[in-house]
Amino acid sequence: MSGHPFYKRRGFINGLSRRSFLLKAGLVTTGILLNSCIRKVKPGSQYKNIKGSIKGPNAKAGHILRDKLPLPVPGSTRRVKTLIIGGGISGLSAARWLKKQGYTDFELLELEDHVGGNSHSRKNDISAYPLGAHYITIVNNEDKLITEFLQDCNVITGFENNLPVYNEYYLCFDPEERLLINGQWQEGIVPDFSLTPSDKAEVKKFFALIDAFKKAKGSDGKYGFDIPVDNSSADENFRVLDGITFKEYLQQQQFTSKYLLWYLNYCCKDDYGQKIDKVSAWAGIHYFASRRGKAANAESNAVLTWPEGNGWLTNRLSETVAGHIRKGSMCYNVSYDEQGRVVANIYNIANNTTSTIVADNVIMATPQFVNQRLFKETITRPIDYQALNYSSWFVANITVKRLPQTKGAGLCWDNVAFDTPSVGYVNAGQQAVSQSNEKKVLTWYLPLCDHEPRIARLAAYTRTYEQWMDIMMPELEYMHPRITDAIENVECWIWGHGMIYPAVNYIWGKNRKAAQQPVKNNVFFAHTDLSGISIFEEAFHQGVRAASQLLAIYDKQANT
Ligand SMILES: Cc1cc2nc3c(=O)[nH]c(=O)nc-3n(C[C@H](O)[C@H](O)[C@H](O)COP(=O)(O)OP(=O)(O)OC[C@H]3O[C@@H](n4cnc5c(N)ncnc54)[C@H](O)[C@@H]3O)c2cc1C
Repeated sequence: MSGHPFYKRRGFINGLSRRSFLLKAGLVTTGILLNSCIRKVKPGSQYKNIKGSIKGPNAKAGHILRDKLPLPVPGSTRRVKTLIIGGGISGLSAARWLKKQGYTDFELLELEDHVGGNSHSRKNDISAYPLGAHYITIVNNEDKLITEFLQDCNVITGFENNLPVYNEYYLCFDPEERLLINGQWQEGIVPDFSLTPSDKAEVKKFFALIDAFKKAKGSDGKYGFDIPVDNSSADENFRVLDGITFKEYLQQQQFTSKYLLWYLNYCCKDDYGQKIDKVSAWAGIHYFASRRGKAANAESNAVLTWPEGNGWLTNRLSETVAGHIRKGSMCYNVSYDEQGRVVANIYNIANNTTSTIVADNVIMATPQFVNQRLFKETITRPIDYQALNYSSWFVANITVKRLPQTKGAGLCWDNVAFDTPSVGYVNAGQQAVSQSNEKKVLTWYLPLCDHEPRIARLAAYTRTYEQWMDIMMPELEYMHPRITDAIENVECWIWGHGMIYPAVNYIWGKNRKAAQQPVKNNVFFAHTDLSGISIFEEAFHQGVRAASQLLAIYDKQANT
């Protein structure tokens, strides 16, 4: 192995000065968003027999919001008691919570023709597959709200000795994960094969440290690291870790093993889309120390997954509020009228028409960078929007006729190669009960973290299909020599603002707390960027928190 990440060898930015790149990107953002929805390959390309396209969240909508394109004048106005804007996990969770509390006078607007946001999925003839979020772990036993939801959708089927029994169909089937390292696939992702005793000792020391953090509680009696993050101890002994990067912390602890550091970079990329030098030490430790779930029939940290990834959870949540959802409805402006009611302007994407909704109150389940554009100067909040940082992701769903076999452990659900830019691929069909079909869909994840987020995002929007293949295929060929000939189709998906990442001082800083506060007691906020950690559990709790804030202010009896 060269030791150099593969895609540093090629790529769009190489050969372009930073200035000319930004100029080019500037031109592109006023023209198109993704380079896009079409498959561009040169006539003699080695990928010419591979079908596929580049897609992502609705490009037209992003274009309208960012570039302030002119829209038709609103043709109608209607009244709604409560409006939820955004149908990702947080918006759906807010809607479910309102309904569960007997509050039914609400409507949820989603700009896409599907709900789920980053937890959306698709399917082809071979399998369903995720486009973003693909798993959760068994939940912390104190987390009654998610436990109850998982019971409602039969993920938890009962209790034995006070421990939840998880549905065997949804616990990740064996074998779960493998790592290609020093020429061989080993079982598990923590590097082990051919490590020196001193590397192994460092790995052991790190996990001993994490065990201590898992048990540690602050002077307020709370765990130092918990899910949701807002349940974590505010003890300064833990909080201080938010003020330095994870990399600085690891240096202070004198961790130097390249294998351990690779693993920790991999974990941060996997959960935050960034490496150890970009996320806070508090967040880096939280990844490992916050999960303490115990089950009657599974190990701690066991994975729950579905062929469609968290798209399965999206479907269960949306079923609970089905009659309240309006898709293809993009909010493009939110302001107050003279009576202090909330006025939302809505663009119907399919009909190219606009309308106005006047609501008593609104839950914004949209990311803050979107809210900033929707509020313009009419709704002000004491937060610094620029201090919120989002990671971009490239996800490819690869349909293969067969998977060339290699030395060591066989195909697992999660398959990762040491010292490569991606975080590997998951086998979407792992949970299929019958494994008779040789054809598979592999979901390959690449966090775009080698450049500052804005540059990475603009580069992502301008790459062609062939350029993405040039980035991905060397790594896949390294994992599975001759795989190119076995590939039928590659569906590329770009998440420009895929997820918030917990930069230094974000989780415990003033900004995040301020962003959770309602405006004038009738505009509420729910999105994972208010947690700083983008996982299903946080989105779920952000939804419940915002809905509870609303219910605490408004008499829920008034509209039932
Ligand atoms: C590549 C990737 C992989 C991930 N993997 C995992 C994983 O394995 N497990 C996990 O737990 N989490 C994962 N996540 C994190 C995931 O983001 C969260 O779990 C969760 O789905 C976030 O939900 P949300 O509601 O906060 O945000 P979003 O998913 O961002 O939802 C916001 C919604 O608002 C809509 N919207 C935006 N603007 C408007 C507007 N103007 N009008 C109307 N609607 C609008 C959007 O279309 C979207 O549906 C992953 C994320 C990414 C990007």
